[in-house]
Amino acid sequence: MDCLQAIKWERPRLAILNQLLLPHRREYVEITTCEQAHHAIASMQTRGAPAIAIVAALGLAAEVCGMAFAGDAEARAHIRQRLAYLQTSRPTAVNLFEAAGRLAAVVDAAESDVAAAYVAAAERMLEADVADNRAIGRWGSEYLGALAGDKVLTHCNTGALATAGHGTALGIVRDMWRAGQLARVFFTETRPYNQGARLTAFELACEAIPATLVCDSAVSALLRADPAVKAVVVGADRVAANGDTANKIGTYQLAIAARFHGRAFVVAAPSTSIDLALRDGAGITIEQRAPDEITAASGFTRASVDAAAAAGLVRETLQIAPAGTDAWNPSFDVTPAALITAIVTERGVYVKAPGADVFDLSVAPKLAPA
Ligand SMILES: CSC[C@H]1O[C@H](OP(=O)(O)O)[C@H](O)[C@@H]1O
Repeated sequence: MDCLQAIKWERPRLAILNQLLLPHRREYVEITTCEQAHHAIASMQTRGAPAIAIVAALGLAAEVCGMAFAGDAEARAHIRQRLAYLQTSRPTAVNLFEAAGRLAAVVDAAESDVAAAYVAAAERMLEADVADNRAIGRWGSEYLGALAGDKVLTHCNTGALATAGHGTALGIVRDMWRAGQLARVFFTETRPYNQGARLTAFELACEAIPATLVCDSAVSALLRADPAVKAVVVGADRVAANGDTANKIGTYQLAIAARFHGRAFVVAAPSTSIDLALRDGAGITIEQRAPDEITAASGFTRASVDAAAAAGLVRETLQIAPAGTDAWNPSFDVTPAALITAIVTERGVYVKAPGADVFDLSVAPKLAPA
């Protein structure tokens, strides 16, 4: 669906949907340089672990398409230097770092026309991500369907706006809905950036999937009130080798709530989100973002803005907490593997050995294609 295409690539042109303006306005931003790609990622015009990697890779491809190199050595040096620069945009999602390593290996291995080899490899990331997400959707809907899950809850935005298309956790929701398995999906607002209230609401409305928005603070009450919410399904930014998972802030407490209420807690992520170099989640860098993302309103209602405008108080309405209020704003948290029921990847579904508190993601998933 075009309304959900976060990334548009027609060599050599890259355009991204500016997600800071959603759902109020759909506007594409053209990216022609690595500086523009870096800004788009760091400012969260584009966001989502797979999308960050793809926009970085294609931003460099757009830049390279506009350059004339003296030779392959110059092209190789430029590409490696720019990949290093792009990796400074956001620290937590591993996909960007994994992609940069793979793309650097491509240019190192290219014996001629290094720039063209890089562009082709960056382009392949688009199709590969959609294929991964469709496989995750199939595996996840099959796994969650077995739980007789007629309602699920999801957090943040893990759909077409966070990837090259279809999505990870929200891709599972899409497939469950299309298979007739799902009566309703609950989704959290996901303060402070409001990925849920702004982006997931936009995606689910676009496909007319029955959905209900809840405050982040209402999830425990919802799970107690509605036993039909059989599972919580979320995305991931970085999964350590033992299954500890970094994801949007608030995920950890959803896992605690799911465990307390005896519901499945399922992580959905492509293999490119798994960091086997990390033994556990203790080593995951958690991005700290600006306090004013919390102290100011990022999503406001027309009624509140109209009332504020009439009273000449727009700034005050948009400024929730008093100016200068200190705020702690980690953008992610780490959910221990012990609280995770299953990890759904494009290769299949990982579950823990009986009695184990951790996964072994270094091997093929237990529930994998025959
Ligand atoms: C499909 S990965 C989506 C993942 O990324 C989000 O973080 P952000 O919006 O800050 O990039 C969130 O952690 C999602 O689970």
